[in-house]
Amino acid sequence: APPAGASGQCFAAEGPGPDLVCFTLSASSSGRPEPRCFVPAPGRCYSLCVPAAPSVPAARLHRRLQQRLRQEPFGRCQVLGLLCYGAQAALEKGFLIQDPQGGPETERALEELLRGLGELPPPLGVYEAGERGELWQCLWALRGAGGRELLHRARVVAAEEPPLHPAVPGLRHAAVFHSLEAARSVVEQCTSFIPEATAVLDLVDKCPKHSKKGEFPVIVIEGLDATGKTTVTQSIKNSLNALLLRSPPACVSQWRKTFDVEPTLIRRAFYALGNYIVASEIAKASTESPVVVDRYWHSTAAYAIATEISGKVQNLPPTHHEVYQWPEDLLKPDLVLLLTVSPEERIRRLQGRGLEKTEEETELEANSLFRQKVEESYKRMENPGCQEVDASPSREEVLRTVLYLIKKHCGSL
Ligand SMILES: Nc1ncnc2c1ncn2[C@@H]1O[C@H](COP(=O)(O)OP(=O)(O)O)[C@@H](O)[C@H]1O
Ligand SMILES: Nc1ccn([C@H]2C[C@H](O)[C@@H](COP(=O)(O)OP(=O)(O)O)O2)c(=O)n1
Repeated sequence: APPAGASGQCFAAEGPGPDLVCFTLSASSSGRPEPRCFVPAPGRCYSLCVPAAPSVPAARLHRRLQQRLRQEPFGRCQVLGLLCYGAQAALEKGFLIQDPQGGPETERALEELLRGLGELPPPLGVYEAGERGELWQCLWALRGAGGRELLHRARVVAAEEPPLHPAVPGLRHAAVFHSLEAARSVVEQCTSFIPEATAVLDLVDKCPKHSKKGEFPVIVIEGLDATGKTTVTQSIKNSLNALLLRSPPACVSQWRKTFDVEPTLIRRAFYALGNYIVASEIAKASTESPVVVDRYWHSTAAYAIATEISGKVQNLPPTHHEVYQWPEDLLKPDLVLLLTVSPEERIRRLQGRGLEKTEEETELEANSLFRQKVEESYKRMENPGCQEVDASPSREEVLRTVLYLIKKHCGSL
């Protein structure tokens, strides 16, 4: 069955055999606006897809294809993200490649790319015009000695814009982990090619399972970069004699660079495990003093959702969706405050600080849509939800507000 699907453009292919439904997703990273309607042009349009079901090999293959498609000779092509239901009715994820000039070079280069991948390359989708001007998608399996075999031919027809973004149903398995075990098993599959994965797992396994909070309050400060989390958490620490922790914790932060370049599945599993390690630190510390935490699970979930859901804010999973629920096996804080500032003030603060920006932060600036999606996801979090604090006033005033909210919520300290 076709998924509850995408906004932006989508098209469906019908043919002998099961229907094929494809959704092209906007190229959010380039900041280009979402095209409203897209029909693959015959003779100039191709697709490459891997299974969308979360698996470490498929995620890595997807990443490899993405990297190769950014290189020459594909510079002249428009490359869009693609989610589609393939011949076996299994959801697939990949790319739609449109060559504005046409000609055989792009198809040849794609074949070469696939042959260079080694065993079992994904099939090459080629769009062709039929006799009456209709559009077909042909899936070709590449064979030895330059040969290829037609696997499937399906007719492409326009489809209604579906009510839900097609990446929504898979979010809980591909990007937002709701249990230690789910995140752990992904990182475990990486030990053969990421040596640091073993070290992360060792740390996780040393932590007591199902850590319980002590009697002192635990306050989490969330927000986009440069909203003042470091400033506020430091001040809370001084004002309340609290212990300051952050997620990911210091013991794994040296491996962030390694995991940040891995596909979403692996990267988000790493951050998820970081939260479980911090949970055991919180459990211990909160028996002795108040604890303030700079970023925690809400950051992990909000950034993951905003990266996976392309296009506009309306594409986010609806409020009360399961992705916004706190994982049952993760220690819950008493209070979560979400710092928000206007986009202009945030950019002033980022520039004032002058630190090196992460790739994601550069994207944040280039793409205010992404920033809006992170913030909106934060606001939809539940159980515990995030209480919003306007962090635009002076440092002193923001601290006063924050201390007032802590006192109101957590009683005398
Ligand atoms: N209330 C405030 N008013 C003005 N500037 C602030 C305020 N809070 C923080 N800053 C400045 O903004 C920059 C980003 O703050 P920081 O605490 O590092 O944010 P984050 O930890 O959320 O990235 C820093 O240069 C900081 O000194
Ligand atoms: N608990 C956490 C903390 C950060 N992350 C991810 C989310 C974003 O991709 C980055 C943001 O972290 P970054 O270090 O840039 O943020 P700050 O500088 O602390 O504001 O890390 C996470 O997934 N889970």
